[in-house]
Amino acid sequence: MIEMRDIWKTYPNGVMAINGMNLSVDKGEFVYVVGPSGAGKSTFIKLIYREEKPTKGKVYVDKKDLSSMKEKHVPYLRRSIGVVFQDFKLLPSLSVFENVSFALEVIEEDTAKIRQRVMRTLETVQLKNKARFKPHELSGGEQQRVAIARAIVNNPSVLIADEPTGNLDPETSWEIMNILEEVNAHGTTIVMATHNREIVNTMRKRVIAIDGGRIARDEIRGDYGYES
Ligand SMILES: Nc1ncnc2c1ncn2[C@@H]1O[C@H](COP(=O)(O)OP(=O)(O)OP(=O)(O)O)[C@@H](O)[C@H]1O
Repeated sequence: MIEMRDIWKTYPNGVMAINGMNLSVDKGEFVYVVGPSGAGKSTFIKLIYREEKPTKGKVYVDKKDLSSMKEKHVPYLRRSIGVVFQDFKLLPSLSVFENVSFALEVIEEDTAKIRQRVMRTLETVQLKNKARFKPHELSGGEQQRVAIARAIVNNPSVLIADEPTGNLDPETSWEIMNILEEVNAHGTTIVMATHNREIVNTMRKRVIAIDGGRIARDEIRGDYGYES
């Protein structure tokens, strides 16, 4: 599903963020990416959804070669990879419904079908009753649930999350994790960068620890590990 072959990433300012990484993630896996601040976690995540390109090496997602993908094909890729961020990144002037439908890939679907699909997705994140609300009328946890709905509305094969619980209290963080577990149970591969020790140590999924731009540890039922 996701494959990295001898990946190196040096930013234009000379910072070497990823230093020779090899990795393979299978369909349906749930992977936590942990590591100290500045270790390269966000860079790693950005390479998977082609926000950044590697300086050297190959990244494949769903057998597509991201390293040589033309810029004009990137929007299509983004429909098969859902992305969730720490700061939600919702469009403030649009309603919950519009934030989700805006992301929907529309191919000859009528309005009723679009509505049905968006509402079904909002049901998954338990926000059907707030479809008309604007983001500023929602709690942080609700906003993140809208962001998840937006990320999954196209049925992506991969969901990438960069610190999705970073702005949320512990209880709300667990609500988000339950939703991500459900999305994963329906077959979506999930890669999630996090600093949340409690979540990683409770869920016991695959853990990839990054340090100094390299994979320091890759365990099937791993824990958070290092002190931070
Ligand atoms: N756009 C950029 N230009 C130049 N250097 C960058 C850029 N983005 C990140 N870096 C540098 O690359 C290194 C890795 O950063 P990255 O954001 O991937 O780490 P991280 O593990 O996600 O950190 P954190 O946990 O603090 O978010 C750092 O030294 C950072 O300063």
